[in-house]
Amino acid sequence: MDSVARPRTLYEKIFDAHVVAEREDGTVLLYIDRHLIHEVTSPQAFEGLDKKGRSVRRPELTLATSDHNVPTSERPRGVKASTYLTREDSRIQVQKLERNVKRHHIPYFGLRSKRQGIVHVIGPELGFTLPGNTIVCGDSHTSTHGAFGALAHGIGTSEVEHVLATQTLVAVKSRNMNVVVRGRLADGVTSKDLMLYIIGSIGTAGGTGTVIEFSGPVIEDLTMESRMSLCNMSIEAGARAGLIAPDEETFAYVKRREMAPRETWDMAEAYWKTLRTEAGALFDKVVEINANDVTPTITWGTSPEQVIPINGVVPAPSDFSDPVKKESCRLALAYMGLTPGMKVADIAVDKVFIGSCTNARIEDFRAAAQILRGHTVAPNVKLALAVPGSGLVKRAAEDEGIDIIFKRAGFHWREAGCSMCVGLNEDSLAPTERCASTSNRNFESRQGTAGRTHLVSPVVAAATAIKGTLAAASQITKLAEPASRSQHVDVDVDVDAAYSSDSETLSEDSSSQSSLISSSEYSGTPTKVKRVWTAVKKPVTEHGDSMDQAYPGYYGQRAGGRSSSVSGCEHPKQAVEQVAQPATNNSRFEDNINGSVAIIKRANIDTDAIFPKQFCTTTGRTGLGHALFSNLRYNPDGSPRPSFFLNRPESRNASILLATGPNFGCGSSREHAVWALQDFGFRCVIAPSFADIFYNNAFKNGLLLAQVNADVVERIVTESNVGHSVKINLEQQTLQNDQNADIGQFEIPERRKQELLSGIGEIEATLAFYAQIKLYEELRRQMSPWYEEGLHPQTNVRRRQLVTGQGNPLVDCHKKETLAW
Ligand SMILES: CC(C)[C@H](C(=O)O)[C@@H](O)C(=O)O
Ligand code: SF4
Repeated sequence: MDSVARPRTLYEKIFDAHVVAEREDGTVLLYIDRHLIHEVTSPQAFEGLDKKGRSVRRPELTLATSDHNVPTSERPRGVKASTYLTREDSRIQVQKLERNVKRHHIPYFGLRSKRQGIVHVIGPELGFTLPGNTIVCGDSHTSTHGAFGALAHGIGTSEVEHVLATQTLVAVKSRNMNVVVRGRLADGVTSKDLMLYIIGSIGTAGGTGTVIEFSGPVIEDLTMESRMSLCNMSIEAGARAGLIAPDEETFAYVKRREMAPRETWDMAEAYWKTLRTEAGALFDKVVEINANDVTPTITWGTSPEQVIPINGVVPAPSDFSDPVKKESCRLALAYMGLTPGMKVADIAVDKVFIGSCTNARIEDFRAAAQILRGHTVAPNVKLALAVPGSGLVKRAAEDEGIDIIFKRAGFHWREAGCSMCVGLNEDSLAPTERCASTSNRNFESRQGTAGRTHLVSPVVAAATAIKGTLAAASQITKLAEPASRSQHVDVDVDVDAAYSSDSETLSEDSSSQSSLISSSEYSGTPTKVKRVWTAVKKPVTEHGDSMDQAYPGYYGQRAGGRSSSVSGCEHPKQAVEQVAQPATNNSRFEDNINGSVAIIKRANIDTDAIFPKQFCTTTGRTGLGHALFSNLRYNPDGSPRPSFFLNRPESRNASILLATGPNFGCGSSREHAVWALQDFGFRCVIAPSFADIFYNNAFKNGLLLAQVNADVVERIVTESNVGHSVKINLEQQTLQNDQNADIGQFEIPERRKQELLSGIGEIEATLAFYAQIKLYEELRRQMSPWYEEGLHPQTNVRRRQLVTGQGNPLVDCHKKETLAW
């Protein structure tokens, strides 16, 4: 087969090794090794399972934690969600998760667990994340785990349900992108600065439809934690996943982790060493970055691509030639309360936040502590908040005395959680408050309604807290000697201690690869990125679906009784008879659409804008139309803003939404955005391009996304202006006005079209592959036993007896840590 014979990229290798069933059209059933869940995106998935009377197929392959909603205030011993979470909707969401994991026997690190924390911090630190894994989570920053050479990406709630029920996902191969970083990062320039610089260079849609492999000498030199910060923000570059080939650094990090394989370690490591892009493998897109050009970098606007060096000045709309970027600049300046030409160094902040799945690991706190030591937070900074990414990070920092440095400086030192990254708990910005934040999203109202966010590295956050204005570490006099590496206590737990008792003993590890930040001068201005474009292998849509072939539909063929095969080059190939059962046809899209168009003239419309975060605490999926664009649609007093497009009379009965700018639906994976659009009455969204996860979520719910070029956008605007409605013919992929005059064509992958037209229930269809999934699991257990060594009940029993005489932390977490529900 072609995909086996030619040299392959790292992404292709991992993808191929997880194919349970493959169709000629390229759609596959992909096996999922690891599934992470949290309270926000799982309730509707469990409800879906319950409605159908389904169980969780492999509970031990899922790991749950509560992170988004949880308060970060002190947690008393024996803390209970019922009293600790004072906000009712947040409490209900966490309690639902607690009930669901208990009913389905899913390992859960809840409020009482020392291992509780942000889902993307705890997965790697526990060794749940392994190289070569496929990892998914109902959360867009699942890309973080790609730092280990795992294929990790965010999914929507419908897919969470699919994974719970089947341990697989329906997938098509994405395109391959390579970001090669050469040169050298200057002292004080972190992987966060590098990633902001990359996003500024390629744009927030630069990676759409691709999986980015980061490579080159600079990447190889990064510690695992820095690699995680980098891969974390792949989603902000538009890519669903980021990847770094595993190496000695990776193995050293993984080996010490609680759930990492032990008995099968050597086999595992030998296999992981093969996980590299082969010489001659083709990338669809290659971008070269010179690390020498990267200085401490911050965002000035409301999109992660609106970046500027810390020693720069705020841009003006006239600095951009692209009209979309010009307009985005105008809107962002108004929102951020900035004027063109203003020096970054003159921008005063009200709050500083060091936390989030991007930068709340031990190295981040060490780096910030190096700057903070001996200093105090500037008087104009109303709140400086330090929120460790996990209980283990917090504990390790406290053992090193880092908390003391933070507290002495005037920071609040908190319990683990997402906190002010998204402000779903009590930690948020008041309207117009400005924050230097180590998080990953500077969208409007992300950290609090009308709050203003500047994304920064932990080093810049610390320097800013001291100065009171956005500042580089070089502007702060360093008052203390850096701590020596041997002083550092790593976050990994001594396995014997962890298994044998409730002891919280942390093991010392002198090989810890912490990066100590020096306060030397940073300078330099980013120059243009050199782009090298290689041949595109085959025409694909932005979302990786093949556009060039008749695409009869994966399940359409399957229901017709055609056989398929188990494939994946690291696994024995074996033809397997299809278990042919008719899929339930719960048709979702019977007619073509004929309706009026509501028009929003913006680019990069993120799902935080479509469905603001404060509504994410819902556990339902219906009746959400009221939340649609609510931050833009209503004034703070609840009255409608007449100028907002949804409040105009012509939008009232619109069933079609046109976004004139590209990258609609970027950001968070919240499927709520789709549910809200549908509840409002939209049946189709038309835009020049869509973000990947949103694209998937929409089709799972029967919302048509029509991709059109700029001319068609123009024509729809003209037709709407003269009062015409638009007719959409899905079969023909055409748009007409109500006089039957052609407006143009739209793009949709054949597979998506068939999905809409047939309305086949995906989980039913996948469950018909039961035998193949089972066979795949058996083969995998034989060929790659390390993936389940720390998880498989039998191995756990053995390890329990051999090592400690106690239970597996995952199995026991219900007993030890969350029993008091
Ligand atoms: C709640 C969740 C769906 C969301 C995500 O997908 O990213 C959140 O983590 C965020 O950062 O906005
Ligand atoms: S981006 Fe923020 S809200 Fe989302 S998972 Fe990370 S820390 Fe949590």
